[in-house]
Amino acid sequence: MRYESLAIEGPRLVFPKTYRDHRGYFFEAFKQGWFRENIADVSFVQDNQSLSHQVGTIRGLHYQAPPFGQGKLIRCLRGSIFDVAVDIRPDSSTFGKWVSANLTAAGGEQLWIPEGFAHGFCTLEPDTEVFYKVTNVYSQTHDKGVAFDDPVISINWPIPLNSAVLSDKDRLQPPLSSLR
Ligand SMILES: Cc1cn([C@H]2C[C@H](O)[C@@H](COP(=O)(O)OP(=O)(O)O[C@H]3O[C@H](C)C(=O)[C@H](O)[C@H]3O)O2)c(=O)[nH]c1=O
Repeated sequence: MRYESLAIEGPRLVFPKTYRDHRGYFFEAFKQGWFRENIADVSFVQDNQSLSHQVGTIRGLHYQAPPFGQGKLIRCLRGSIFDVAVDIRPDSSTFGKWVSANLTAAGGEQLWIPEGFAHGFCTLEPDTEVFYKVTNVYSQTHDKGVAFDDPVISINWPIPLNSAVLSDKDRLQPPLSSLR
């Protein structure tokens, strides 16, 4: 297993060591000791999974407010996504800046997003399934969001914004400016 840093301090792209043979493949998807030593000294308390039927489904940008902030370790079980993390730490020199990575079931790539970032993704294939570990439990009252199409953030989503498949909630998320 290895990792790469991204343009913003914090998020990391993790690559499993994949063993392939005539039957298929095997890889260790997560190892607590390696993760603590190389990525972040955190514990995961909840696993989430979602299925999105249509290409161009955008979920996000979401985060949980303190004290229910969540770190997230995201990967694709089926299909692929354009995954995005937006720095929303009020005192950060990269506030409002974003990083992205394409996560694919075929490649097994994982994106680590620490607390202090909003997370969102756009599906790139039909029936894409996303699995992610989180470092805090769900709290509906602390579940917050930022507009995926905020021009101040200006994410280069891989689809025309007016074609995005969205939840009613994500059509109405507030702008980044509401966080300051
Ligand atoms: C996140 C979550 C949701 N729910 C319930 C609440 C709703 O009744 C239902 C669907 O939730 P939502 O529409 O917020 O699901 P997504 O749009 O996939 O949101 C997620 O997608 C983005 C990309 C994220 O990073 C967040 O983890 C999460 O917000 O599941 C739960 O019961 N537990 C949970 O941990």
